[in-house]
Amino acid sequence: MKELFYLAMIEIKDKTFIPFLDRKSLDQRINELGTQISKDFENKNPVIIGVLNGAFMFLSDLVKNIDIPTEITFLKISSYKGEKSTGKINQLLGLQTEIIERDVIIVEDIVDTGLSMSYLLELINEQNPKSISIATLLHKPEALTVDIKMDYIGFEIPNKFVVGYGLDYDGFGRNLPEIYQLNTD
Ligand SMILES: O=P(O)(O)OC[C@H]1O[C@H](OP(=O)(O)OP(=O)(O)O)[C@H](O)[C@@H]1O
Ligand SMILES: Nc1nc2[nH]cnc2c(=O)[nH]1
Repeated sequence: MKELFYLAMIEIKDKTFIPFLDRKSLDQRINELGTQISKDFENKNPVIIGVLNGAFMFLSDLVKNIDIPTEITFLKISSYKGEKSTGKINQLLGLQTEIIERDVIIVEDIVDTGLSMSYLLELINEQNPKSISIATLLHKPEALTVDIKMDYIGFEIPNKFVVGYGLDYDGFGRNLPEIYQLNTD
């Protein structure tokens, strides 16, 4: 007999969240993205830059689906307080890998207003890489305030705050294996 599991609404601090993207959808899409990246970067040995904190889970699953030689490194920025962007990006950990003349893939959990990605592009571009590509698990087209071309997008989602699978609300919820959306009802 086939067993069915239903995800329930959850509470984090003062807010409730409803199930939004389940494991099966995440695994399937991340597998597709990894396969595509492996094809596009064959013989290129790209440097993958994971953006902490939020991207740690996506990056970890994505690279397991990439079957070409890659280097993996991280940097850390932050701009959100609760569920709102402060608009001010802080760099908390710099890049430790040489990327001059290298093909770089930035891996993010989400591109929302685009302010963080725009900051990252400037920062990385200063180090003269050969190319920069962007892979983001989530993107909110309605929230984007700057012109950014994304190469690999997992899911385009509505303009509602989400948590889980690396994404936090006030520091909590990152460990949830699936993604939940703020309940606004
Ligand atoms: O497109 P934007 O509106 O700039 O939002 C996207 C950024 O917000 C989140 O980071 P956050 O600042 O919350 O830090 P975190 O990754 O440590 O959670 C996320 O990881 C992106 O970096
Ligand atoms: N947790 C979380 N962080 C974000 N950073 C930008 N948008 C979001 C979002 O919807 N959820």
